[in-house]
Amino acid sequence: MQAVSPSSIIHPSKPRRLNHLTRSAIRCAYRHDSVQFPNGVGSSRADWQSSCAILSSKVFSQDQGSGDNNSTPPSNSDHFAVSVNGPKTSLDLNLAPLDKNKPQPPAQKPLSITDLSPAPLHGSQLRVAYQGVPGAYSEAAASKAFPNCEAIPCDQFEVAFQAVELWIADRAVLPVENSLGGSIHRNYDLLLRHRLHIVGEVQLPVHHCLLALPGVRKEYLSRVISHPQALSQCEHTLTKLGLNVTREAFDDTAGAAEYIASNKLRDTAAIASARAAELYGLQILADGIQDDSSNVTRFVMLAREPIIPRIDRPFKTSIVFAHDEGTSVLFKVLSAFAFRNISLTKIESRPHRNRPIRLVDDANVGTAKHFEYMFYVDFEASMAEVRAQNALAEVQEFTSFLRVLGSYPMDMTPWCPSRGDEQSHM
Ligand SMILES: O=C(O)C(=O)C[C@]1(C(=O)O)C=C[C@@H](O)C=C1
Repeated sequence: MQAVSPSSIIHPSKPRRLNHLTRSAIRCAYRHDSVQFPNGVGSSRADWQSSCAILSSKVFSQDQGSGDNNSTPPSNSDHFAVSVNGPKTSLDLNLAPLDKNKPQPPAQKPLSITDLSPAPLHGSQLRVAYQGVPGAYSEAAASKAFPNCEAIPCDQFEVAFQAVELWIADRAVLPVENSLGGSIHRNYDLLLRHRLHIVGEVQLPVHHCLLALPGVRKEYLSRVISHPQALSQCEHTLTKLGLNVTREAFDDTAGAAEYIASNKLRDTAAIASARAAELYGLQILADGIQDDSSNVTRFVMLAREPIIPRIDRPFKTSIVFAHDEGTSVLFKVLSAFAFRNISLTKIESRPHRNRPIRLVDDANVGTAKHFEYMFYVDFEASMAEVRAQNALAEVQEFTSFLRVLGSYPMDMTPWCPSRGDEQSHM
């Protein structure tokens, strides 16, 4: 049976809201028992997509909670890609091209769940969804990843995924890890729930500023608001600055700046970018307040279609896997890469969504409760390389579920720290 790319199903000319018949048809299309790479993945897009789809087959049955052939209606908790599409509303994205030199109007409202009407606006510019409002680091990452793109603000990570799935955006750029704050777990979970492909990565030096209304002094502050990642990246510096403030989480850094400006809060400062200060008319009270001057956030670029992996430049591949018998498989999986001299750049574990706990009864001593995980691994090789194909074929033997999230060029841009690589608190 010909494997079907999930993205070919979510197409503007076809109904976007999946009913359960559609879901069962997709499930049949995905039913493959094993993955083999006898002669490599192949060079055509069709070959590569087939391979991705085959590797995806097990997550599909896992998403559905069973491996049976019956079509089961989605449950309320089922976050299948397009089933959470909100009511049809008229959508006015009021989009302006991202131009770093030109201040964007602060009034640009991020997309919310209810804005996700399946009526994409089509233009020639690449539309790139990001989480946050103009001035957010994610917006800067979108423009670094896709210069001259039309950046589409979204109020949640999940909305950015859906914007791509519903053809409102062509790509999404989302943070997955920061050198100080660690992984952005929400996006790891969403990568598994949705069917987008990682087509690239971009590493953005993150240079934080403390922003307040003009005329406000540090001594007046009783509160600092920002994205939790930004708060954690500046934790020690905030303490060193001697501020007597509470710290409060906000959806995104630039949104925190906008909130202060629109509510004229004189007792509150935001941690955000210098661009956010410019956009929302705030002054910079302290500059370069991240705890480490080489603070970097890694973002992934997501698309409906995978890219064809190549070998003419450094590639990275991201996979996620699980095994029915818990962590015992981890060593075997990692050794499949080690034996082939493939370096791993990242390992992340997340709770297994369908089966977070495994009970093991021992009549003599009681019941052990083992936590179950999904493992995410990034490795430095392209899926066009035979050693990577062989490693995955071996991993497939040890795992009950394996999905390739993407094989994509590594961000090899020379280290170019943000303005204040040398810290410059005022
Ligand atoms: O709030 C923003 O400006 C974002 O783009 C989000 C985000 C994140 O999620 O980690 C991105 C980069 C920085 O690490 C801080 C926050």
